[in-house]
Amino acid sequence: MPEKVQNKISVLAHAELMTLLPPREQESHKGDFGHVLLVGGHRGFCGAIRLAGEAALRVGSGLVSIATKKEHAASLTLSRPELMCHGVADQRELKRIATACDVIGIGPGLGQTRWSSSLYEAALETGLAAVVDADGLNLLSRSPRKNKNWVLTPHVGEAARLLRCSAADIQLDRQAAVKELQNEYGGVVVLKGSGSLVYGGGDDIYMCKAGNPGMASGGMGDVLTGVISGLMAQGLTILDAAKMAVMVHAMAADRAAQKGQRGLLASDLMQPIRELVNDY
Ligand SMILES: NC(=O)C1=CN([C@@H]2O[C@H](COP(=O)(O)OP(=O)(O)OC[C@H]3O[C@@H](n4cnc5c(N)ncnc54)[C@H](O)[C@@H]3O)[C@@H](O)[C@H]2O)[C@@H](O)CC1
Ligand SMILES: Nc1ncnc2c1ncn2[C@@H]1O[C@H](COP(=O)(O)OP(=O)(O)O)[C@@H](O)[C@H]1O
Repeated sequence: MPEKVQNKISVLAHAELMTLLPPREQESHKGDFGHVLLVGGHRGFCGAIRLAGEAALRVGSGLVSIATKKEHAASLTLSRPELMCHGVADQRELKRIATACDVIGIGPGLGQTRWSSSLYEAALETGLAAVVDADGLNLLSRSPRKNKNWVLTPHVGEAARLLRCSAADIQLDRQAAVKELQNEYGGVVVLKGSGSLVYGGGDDIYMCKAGNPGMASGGMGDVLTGVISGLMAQGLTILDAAKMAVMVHAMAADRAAQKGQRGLLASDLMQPIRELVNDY
């Protein structure tokens, strides 16, 4: 039986990561802080893309656009007017919006229909630095490919689909799983769950010791996608953005859970996320 390889585990620390976000210059304008485009929100799932969008704004992205189903654009705009929401029917419409953007996040509530896969393909064809989550990962598992300029954020179920094994197999050796995912798909991989792991190749696997089981509720992962995208838009490398996002997201959940883990909502993380990226 092969010997289990010992990896170097670095525990993520908020204070250290905050050096990546220097104070804003007095003369700054929104164009200095990047433009995120988030793609998703199929019927029944438009909350997912709404959560990702607000999270990208709350970490300080200058502009955030949403590409979603036509019937969702107006209600999303009403619920968060700072988001620029576009009803998008096809690849041409998506690519036109993407020309103004710096980073693309694909997957929250995207679904797995023909509409979903066509927008997923178009999003990757833009060549923008990307975050791929949720149904984006399910589409990736159907047609595996490698890219050095993306962050993949699987939960254990998605990781199992990507590696063609069971969720139990992933949990048996999470460090081996995150390395295998990165090796097969490239870029940076965040293996979510208690003790989330971040790996971008090389010797170090980063571990997040913050977070709590209150986070086991729908929409939490969608918020993480927005946080990573928003930090990438502000110029962080994909590895730094993933490390910082995982830490801020989990610490925000710990702050929000001070009144109890049960009943914690993904939306409850927005204000603590804002505090943490401002070092409060
Ligand atoms: N408000 C909304 O609109 C929401 C939309 N969502 C969207 O719903 C779609 C489906 O996503 P789901 O993640 O629910 O569906 P999946 O089928 O990908 O994942 C759910 C299953 O994954 C497995 N799993 C997940 N974490 C695990 C763990 N830590 N250990 C073991 N097994 C684990 C479990 O079997 C679980 O039932 C996505 O597009 C997603 O973005 C969800 O994010 C929930 C909220
Ligand atoms: N028990 C836990 N301890 C720490 N973090 C957790 C726990 N359960 C869930 N999380 C975190 O919450 C998020 C859940 O993401 P995900 O499963 O994709 O949710 P959704 O698809 O509903 O948005 C991940 O960031 C994960 O690390």
